[in-house]
Amino acid sequence: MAAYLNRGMSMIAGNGYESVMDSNSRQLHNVNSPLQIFVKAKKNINDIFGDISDYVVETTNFIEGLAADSQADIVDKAETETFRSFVLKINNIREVLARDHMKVAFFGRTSNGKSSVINAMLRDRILPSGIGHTTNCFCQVEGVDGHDAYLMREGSEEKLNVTSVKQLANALCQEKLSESSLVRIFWPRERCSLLRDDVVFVDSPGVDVSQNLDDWIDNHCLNADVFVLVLNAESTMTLAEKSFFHEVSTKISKPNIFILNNRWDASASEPEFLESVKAQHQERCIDFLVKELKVSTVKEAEERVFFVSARETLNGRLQEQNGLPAHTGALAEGFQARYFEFQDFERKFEECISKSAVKTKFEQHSSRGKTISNDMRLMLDNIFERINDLRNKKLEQKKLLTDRISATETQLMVVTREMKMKIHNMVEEVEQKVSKALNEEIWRLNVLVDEFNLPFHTDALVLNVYKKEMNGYVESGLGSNLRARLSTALAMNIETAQREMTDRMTALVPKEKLKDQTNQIITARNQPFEMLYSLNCQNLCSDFQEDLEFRFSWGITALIQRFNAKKAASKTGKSGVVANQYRNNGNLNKSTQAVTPSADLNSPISLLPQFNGEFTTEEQLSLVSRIAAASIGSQGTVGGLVIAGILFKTIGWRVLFAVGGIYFSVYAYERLSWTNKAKERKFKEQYVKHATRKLKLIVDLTSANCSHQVQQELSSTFARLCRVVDCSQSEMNNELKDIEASLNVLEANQKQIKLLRNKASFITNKLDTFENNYIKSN
Ligand SMILES: Nc1nc2c(ncn2[C@@H]2O[C@H](COP(=O)(O)OP(=O)(O)OP(=O)(O)O)[C@@H](O)[C@H]2O)c(=O)[nH]1
Repeated sequence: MAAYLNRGMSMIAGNGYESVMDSNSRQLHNVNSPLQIFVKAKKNINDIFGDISDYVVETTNFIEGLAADSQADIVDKAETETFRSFVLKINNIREVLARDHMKVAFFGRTSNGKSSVINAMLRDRILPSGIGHTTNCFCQVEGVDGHDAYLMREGSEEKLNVTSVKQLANALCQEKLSESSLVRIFWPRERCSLLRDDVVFVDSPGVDVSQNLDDWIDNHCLNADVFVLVLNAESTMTLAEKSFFHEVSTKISKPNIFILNNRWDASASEPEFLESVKAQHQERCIDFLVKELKVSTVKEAEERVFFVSARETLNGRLQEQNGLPAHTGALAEGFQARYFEFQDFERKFEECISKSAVKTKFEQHSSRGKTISNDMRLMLDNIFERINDLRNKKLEQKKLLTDRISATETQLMVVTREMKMKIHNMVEEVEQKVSKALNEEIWRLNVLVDEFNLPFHTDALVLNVYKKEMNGYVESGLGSNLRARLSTALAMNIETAQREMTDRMTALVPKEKLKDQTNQIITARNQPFEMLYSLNCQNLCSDFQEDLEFRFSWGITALIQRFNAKKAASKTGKSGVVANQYRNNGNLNKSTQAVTPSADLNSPISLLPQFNGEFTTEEQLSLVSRIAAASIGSQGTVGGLVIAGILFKTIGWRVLFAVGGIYFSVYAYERLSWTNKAKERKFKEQYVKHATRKLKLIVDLTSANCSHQVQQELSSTFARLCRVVDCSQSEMNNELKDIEASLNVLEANQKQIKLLRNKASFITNKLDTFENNYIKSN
């Protein structure tokens, strides 16, 4: 108590009026005001929540992007909704933040001077004050940008013009508002530093005139940072005032309550009781705060009880605004002390309300901001882990696929090499088999020709038809014989080779991709493979010329022919060279295209012995031959006589006649045996000889042609299989590209999540710093 009394006196003795003026200056310029703690804290937390808002929107957009990526399936709907709810929550906090201010509510009995205290603090007659029950509803004074003041009634957006305190008072009186209702008075911030610093003042009707104290507390007190109990220093604290604050302290934990013993100027008229009355009020007030309400310690309570005169303070301040000293005019004794005590109250009030509002309002926001930031970081952690799992799976898939592609390439090379070798071997084998079979068939050609039984006649026209039929018969006969000998085994070999080829190649294709393609690959043709033997006897034997003239086998011409036949045999070497040339040409062409033998045999090489000039070499001829030749050359007459004469002389006429008789008999026999049947036999014999010779020429060509067909068949099957493997490889490569693209996206997402997590940590740190600077330091 003594300390309190000394406080006021020492302040007055120390700085006096100068201190008052300094304080005014501080108020006007708002420099170093304790309210700046709230102002700075509000700006700081607003900036932080601006960052949080950007962060939450960025994160939510990112999460929505992830959710939209249907293939990844990383984020579910509920998570997206949660992120969206964060955006709403932050927006709500920002809205509340924008409305956050320091709120002080004034309570007390009617006419204690509540309105006067507010006016004194605001340095203007904003609120109506007067004798009796003036304030009939709650009046909230708050700052507004701009130059114009206005008021708004509760539940209405209509701005009512307020040009003066009198008009305002009149307006309130005329409206006859309910005592719990609120009238908001918007006063230009530029006209009052407290309003500029976001302090909102709430005036109330007298606590003694209302029964709705609970409603008051619920509607107007719960968000108040400071309560000011305005007492009339001329009387003691009433039960109504005490009851109200008892109610307040049950609903609000440790409310900040200041007690102003107003109208202290009235005590100046009785100076002898001044100190004792003041001490009595002081004690009662401290007891009320400490013992009854239990909202502060004694030390704190001593700093919360003041003895002031609102009316004097307001008048003094208005004088100052007019350029006059505050004490101008008729003032009661002790004005300076009361004026200073009012300022002291204001300073302590500002410190209290600033710290309290920062704590009660921003601590909650900061805590919610940190919770949201932490929740988001946890959710991002979960999503990061899910992406990591997915990424590991994709990496595993990539590795398997890469290994598979590489193994397939290696295997394909091996299988291709082996299959080429197999096709080569098979082609050679087929060539040998066909060659062997065809040679055997040619060797047995006479059997085939003998079985041809079309009626034979030497008539040129009939013979021509006979030859054509014979050619056709031989061609189809040889063909069917070859087919019977080779086709079944060949078809089986080819199918086996194709099956093996397919098995080897399809092993390189993943089973799931293979489906039912295997059979389609092999059965590209509807019919099983069948070899075509292009013998074309029609063309091959088109140059066949039969010789059906009767020739006595012991006649001179026949003997000469027999002799020349031997010679012709020695000439086959020459014709063989030609044939070999033909064969070689055929071999050269076989790998590119099947060659039709008839095309090259239209001008067959004549292998028949040449009579003209071949036997004219004299040392090769015997004497008889020379004579016979001479006899042929002279139409047989002279030659015959010469030979007869020589023989007559040499062996005698009897022997000669006997031999002649036998010779003639043989001649007669042969002549008589030269029937149509004999001619047919002779024809067939000549045909077999001719066809054998011609067919032998095309053995290599035909076998090459057949092997080529086999090569074509197997190569095309292999090519089809290669295409299947190629398709599978290209599918696998595409799959690999897809996986790599997914991995890139996942890695980019992880990178972004890391960034967002860091941002969340950064925001949490900012809020921690904010709490350290503004909340924990209080
Ligand atoms: N002498 C003196 N009179 C004062 C002081 N403060 C206020 N008054 C007067 O007391 C009367 C009531 O003041 P108000 O400010 O209207 O009191 P109030 O508590 O707001 O009253 P209601 O609005 O009716 O609840 C007015 O006539 C003021 O001039 C003061 O410090 N000293």
